[in-house]
Amino acid sequence: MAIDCIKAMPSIPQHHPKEECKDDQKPIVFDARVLSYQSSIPQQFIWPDHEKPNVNAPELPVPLIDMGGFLSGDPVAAMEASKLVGEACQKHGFFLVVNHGVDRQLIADAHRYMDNFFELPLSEKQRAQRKIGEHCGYASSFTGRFCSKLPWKETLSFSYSAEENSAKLVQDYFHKTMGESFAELGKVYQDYCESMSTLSLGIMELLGMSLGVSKAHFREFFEDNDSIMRLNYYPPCQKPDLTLGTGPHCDPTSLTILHQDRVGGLQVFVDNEWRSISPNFEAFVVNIGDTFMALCNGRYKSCLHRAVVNSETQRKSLAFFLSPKSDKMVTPPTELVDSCNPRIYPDFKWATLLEFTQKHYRADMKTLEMFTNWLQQRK
Ligand SMILES: C=C1C[C@]23C[C@H]1CC[C@H]2[C@]1(C)CCC[C@@](C)(C(=O)O)[C@H]1[C@@H]3C(=O)O
Ligand SMILES: O=C(O)CCC(=O)C(=O)O
Ligand SMILES: [Fe+2]
Repeated sequence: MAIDCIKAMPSIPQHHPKEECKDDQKPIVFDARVLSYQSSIPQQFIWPDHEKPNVNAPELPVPLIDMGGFLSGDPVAAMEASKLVGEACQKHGFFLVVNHGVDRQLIADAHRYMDNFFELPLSEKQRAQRKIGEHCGYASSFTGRFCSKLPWKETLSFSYSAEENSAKLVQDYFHKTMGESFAELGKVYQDYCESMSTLSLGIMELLGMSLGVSKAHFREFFEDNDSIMRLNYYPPCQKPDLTLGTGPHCDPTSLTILHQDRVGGLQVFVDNEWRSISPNFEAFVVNIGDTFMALCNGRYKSCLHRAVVNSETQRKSLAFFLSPKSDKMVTPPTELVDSCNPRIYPDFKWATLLEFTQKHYRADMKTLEMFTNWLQQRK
């Protein structure tokens, strides 16, 4: 059984405020061009022994769920797909989807434009620099946010809104921050996010069916989602056994649709050991996050995962983090609460959990528990 994010916790102290960096740990700027070739790894990027990776973790066989029949409206195929989704979510919260309806050329363009962006000189990328406390923008190495256990990655995150009358938020973001020459890149990611939102709503139907809730319940909850798109770029690292591309965590969001390139590096903690999820360019990796765990009253668990790096080549992943409209109350449907299944988490708004991860707490394997403590302390 996967180590789910709640049971995995040691006895939890009250939530710790964000770690403050000591004066002598002045933030360094993470320039991939430079650090990738250095064999001496700055101390801030070296993880403690108990968290150092096994870069050759055994592969986890994950079900490949064919969505073709479901997407073409076949009710029998829909039932079969929702059964497979439910089984995977009972086991470890991860599954792969194929015949997902996302245009192959769009995926290829999204990867190609990632190369274009991350290969820019650092000064160019810093035109989209993420601001403290905000989740959008370019971040290299997170030196401004954390002072130890820094992830070996650069990221570019931006918001997507599925709301009917919302403008082309993604396209406008790139035009505003990077200028006219990024119009085509902005269009590709606008189209990519729209296809991710459509795929997410289909998966929400399957999740609703697998939980014995109406097909429409979760779909309607996320119809006007306010989601986060994140591009992860992991430069090569000369000591991949000392560092982590992304540290162990459960996604605080609702559903993650991840596209890995062909390099591989995603690992999931299942049955008390780290297992790798092999890359499959035809598939998306899907996992539920903390907010969906609260929405389904803990029936399915948000699962612990991380990303390792390698010394040979860079690795890229595109993660679409489905999230509800910020002011919507996250509360489970009545069908999932009864005397045998009492409420596990308090009602909350996604905006509050997002603020907690951006300003007060580094998302890890116990975010939801620490968030619950923090909410109660605020009362
Ligand atoms: C709401 C979010 C916070 C993070 C990006 C999205 C969903 C995943 C979160 C994250 C990746 C979990 C691991 C730690 C983190 C700091 C990171 O490595 O990037 C998290 C993201 C974040 O806070 O920026
Ligand atoms: O890059 C990966 O494979 C995983 C990234 C991840 O878990 C995240 O960004 O939340
Ligand atoms: Fe994640």
